[in-house]
Amino acid sequence: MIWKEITIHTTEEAVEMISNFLHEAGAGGVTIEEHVDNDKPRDTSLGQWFEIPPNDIPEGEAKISGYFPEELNIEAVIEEVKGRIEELRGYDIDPGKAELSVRDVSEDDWANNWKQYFKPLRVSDRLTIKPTWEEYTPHSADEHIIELDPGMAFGTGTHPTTSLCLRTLEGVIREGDEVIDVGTGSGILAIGACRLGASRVLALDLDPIAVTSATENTRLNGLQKQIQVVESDLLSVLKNNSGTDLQVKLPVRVVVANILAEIIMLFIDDVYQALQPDGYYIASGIYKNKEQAVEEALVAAGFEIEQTAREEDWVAFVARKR
Ligand SMILES: C[S@@+](CC[C@H](N)C(=O)[O-])C[C@H]1O[C@@H](n2cnc3c(N)ncnc32)[C@H](O)[C@@H]1O
Repeated sequence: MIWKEITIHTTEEAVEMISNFLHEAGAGGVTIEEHVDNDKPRDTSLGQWFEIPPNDIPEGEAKISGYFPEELNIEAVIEEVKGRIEELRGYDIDPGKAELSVRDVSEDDWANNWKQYFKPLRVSDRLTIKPTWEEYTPHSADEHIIELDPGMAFGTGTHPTTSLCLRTLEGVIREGDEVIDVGTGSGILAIGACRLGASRVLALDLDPIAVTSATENTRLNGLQKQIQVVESDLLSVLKNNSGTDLQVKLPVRVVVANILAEIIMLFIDDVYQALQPDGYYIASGIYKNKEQAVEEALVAAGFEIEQTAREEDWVAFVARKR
């Protein structure tokens, strides 16, 4: 099958917004390439980093490609995406030159090529992400495995926003906790929470591709009884609009959300309502220039910041409901 590939050269800061725009415009998949620096000092205490083939993308910049079925009106998609990128400037997000190009590609060129770079990754003492097609033997009985085939959904664990969540979850989750994962993507955080002791997780996503991927990964990990995947946002669940019988009992002790700062700020009050007193909110997906705004919004909503975790240019908060 032939797909139309739309590629945009932009900044790291704008990557997640633009990949959302491509998904919403009907992309069957989105790939992101960022600047590669294999010489950068890395924390290797938990194992080797895998070298990523170098590219010509300057530091701070990124290349995003969205893949669209041939029969879609590609001119209309380009106009829509261009318009939404321009709107970013009004939100203080710099998309750079945002040059856009289009070409025809075959499915094999994009759907499977990335798999060769996705290797087992030890994200913390107790959690290792293992692509389903790779062999891996845990080093000890305490090392828990997240089996994953993310397909076209976000969440391989290699992005700092995801690994920040997994590491902070490790310090927060207690045996038997009930958890809500808002924006579950591949289901990686929901599976990680179960591996750390959560008894039940409600995994929410608005994107049907993510819902399919999270459901499949839940099955691959044998966690169908513990993880309930629902196509919804948090507010609809709280208002009981989703028409689904929830398997977690509200309010829960932990909510985790790895979404963009702009979206995180929209549903802070919903998270507050979904949490027990003293419950924890792990909020990730925050680019460094939005750190202060999100912190202020969390405090204003009644949270106390217990931990601010950073990786590369990204920030995650562990906030406690007062
Ligand atoms: C950055 S990905 C995170 C995926 C995964 N949880 C991880 O940590 O790697 C964000 C996900 O949130 C979903 N999303 C965006 N806005 C949402 C909302 N308001 N409610 C639920 N999901 C949302 C997107 O479809 C996407 O799958």
